[in-house]
Amino acid sequence: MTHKLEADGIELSFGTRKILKSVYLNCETNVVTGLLGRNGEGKSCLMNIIYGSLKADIRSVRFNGTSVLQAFKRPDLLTYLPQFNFVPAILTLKRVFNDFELAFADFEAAFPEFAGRERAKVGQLSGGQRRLLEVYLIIQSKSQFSMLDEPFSNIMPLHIEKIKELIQATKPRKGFLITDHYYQHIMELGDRLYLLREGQTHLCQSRADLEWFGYVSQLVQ
Ligand SMILES: Nc1ncnc2c1ncn2[C@@H]1O[C@H](COP(=O)(O)OP(=O)(O)OP(=O)(O)O)[C@@H](O)[C@H]1O
Repeated sequence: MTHKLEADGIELSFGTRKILKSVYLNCETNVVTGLLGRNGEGKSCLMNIIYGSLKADIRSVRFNGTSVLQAFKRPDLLTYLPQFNFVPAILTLKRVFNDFELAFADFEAAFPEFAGRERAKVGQLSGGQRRLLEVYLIIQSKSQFSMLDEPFSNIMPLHIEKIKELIQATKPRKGFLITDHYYQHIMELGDRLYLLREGQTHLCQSRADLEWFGYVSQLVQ
């Protein structure tokens, strides 16, 4: 069964500054939806609004047609990788995998550098390792949809490729909404691509569209 996550009519302002004017997004299971946009366009705010952790002036967020105001209370529907570290440093990896109902052995198999580190605390990992752990947890989490805010930041190239493989492998059972400034990875992964510009989402088909909107520079022939 295909599940749908729709956000529309979203408006957000901070004081007199209008950030989001009329945003529309459509995500589905078995689809990777990419969200691109310049710094400060409102991508993280949009994800927080969908998650229910940021109040918008106007919002409509629906899962299979039903409005959900506080998706953060529904990990069966939606999980969210924010830009900041969200797993407490004090927890052991064993505890974290238990909480997410995931097998540490699968993580070890995918990333052998974590082999035998089940009893280590999250705070003992390097910055990149900690980020990798969090990216993995959200990708593999048992939700219908996952939003990933900059999953490739602070991750080494070899692991970026692995993460992309994991997303592709998980895609048949969930929908992804991903934003990252490594737009080439987003274009490669994304089945559907939105550009957020001046408070509105624009469906883009190709790099030429991104050039037209001024998100990337034109390639010199
Ligand atoms: N609590 C707040 N109060 C006032 N302005 C805010 C607040 N939170 C975010 N903003 C502003 O809203 C705009 C959108 O921020 P947001 O973090 O969503 O951008 P972004 O597209 O995710 O940027 P980046 O690509 O740099 O992560 C920015 O101009 C930011 O300064």
